[in-house]
Amino acid sequence: MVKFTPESVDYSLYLVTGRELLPAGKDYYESLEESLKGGVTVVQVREKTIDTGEFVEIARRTKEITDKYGVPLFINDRVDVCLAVGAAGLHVGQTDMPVDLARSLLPKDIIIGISVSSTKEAQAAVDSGLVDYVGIGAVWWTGSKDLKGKLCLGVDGVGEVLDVLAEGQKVSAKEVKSVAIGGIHLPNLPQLLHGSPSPKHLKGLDGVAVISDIVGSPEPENAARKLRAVLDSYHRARKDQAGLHAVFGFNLTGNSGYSKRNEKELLEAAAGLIAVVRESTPLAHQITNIVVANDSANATLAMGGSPIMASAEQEVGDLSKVISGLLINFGTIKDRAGMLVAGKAANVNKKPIVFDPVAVGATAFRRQTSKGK
Ligand SMILES: Cc1ncc(COP(=O)(O)OP(=O)(O)O)c(N)n1
Ligand SMILES: Cc1ncsc1CCOP(=O)(O)O
Repeated sequence: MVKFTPESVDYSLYLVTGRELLPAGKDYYESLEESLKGGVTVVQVREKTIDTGEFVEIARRTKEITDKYGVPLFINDRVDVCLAVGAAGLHVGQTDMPVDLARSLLPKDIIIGISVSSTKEAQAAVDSGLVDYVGIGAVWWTGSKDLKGKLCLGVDGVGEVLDVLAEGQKVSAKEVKSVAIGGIHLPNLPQLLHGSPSPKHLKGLDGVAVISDIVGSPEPENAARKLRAVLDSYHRARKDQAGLHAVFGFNLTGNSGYSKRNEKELLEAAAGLIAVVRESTPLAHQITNIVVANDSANATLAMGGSPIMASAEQEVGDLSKVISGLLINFGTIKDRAGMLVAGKAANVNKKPIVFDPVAVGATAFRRQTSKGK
């Protein structure tokens, strides 16, 4: 049996169970095993209404399956169930058993996570020195938990919590890991991953926790695989990069920061991402040059995306709220005002931007426009 430590856990795709959300006729254990095949890396058993005996039995059978896949099992709220089944970790909320008490009752190698929904709660978690990871949320509205009127954090709120963790890391030997939770689905995952790195420290999430996106799917393996493709592409870019915000770039030696991938790996990664595009039909806003605009729109459609080629400064700010990402291509700078408004709005709305500064060194006008002036 694998022994998990806070450092060895891969938090990237954290599944929280929710038997009440299974599609009609879908068996819980079957769904769980399929989601593990799709690339889930942590499983938390969350049961809110059943008796202790049934909870223990479900957790025990769940652990048989997670053990088979070398994935750690966490238990929501219940120290007794965690002990009874020999789970790797416990997750508690702000109003559950206090972390110091849970720590005193559990073996010292048990991983403990706590939910945080504000910078204050995150600071308390860091200060306690007892917590291995935090569940940050809810990011967005969710039907899987009663949020009791609490406001959702949004992508910016997640970033502020990540800054608190980064500050804590400077003064403590213990790194508190992080997953975001609440309303996370394939179409909004890139926005969360790329938009949340903290404003001051550029600290990113270690993973995302989901219930309905996987449990509610008739094909949980497929659902998990698609989330995995986006997560892998994001984590790989961050790992390979010196500059954490950039997806494409060069390291200090001027060489590409990417480690080499063989043909098979590249094809698999590309196929995974194309499947994601087909599934999530991203709205790709493009202000591009007149030579390629028509081809780019058709290529976007052929890939399964949805192009919008709007460039009027009067509307691109509004559009920014609903798009999945923005391309600005400088080939023919006809729509300078629209480019500037769209670029700034995409930053405010935390939408990923691809900027193609064609021939930026050729004229003063291009250089100045590239600086947003
Ligand atoms: C990873 C993760 N993050 C947050 C939660 C929410 O936990 P809690 O605040 O205890 O609420 P309930 O799940 O008990 O309703 C979680 N379970 N997992
Ligand atoms: C348990 C929990 N805690 C904060 S939001 C949430 C529910 C997340 O479920 P979903 O992924 O279906 O939005």
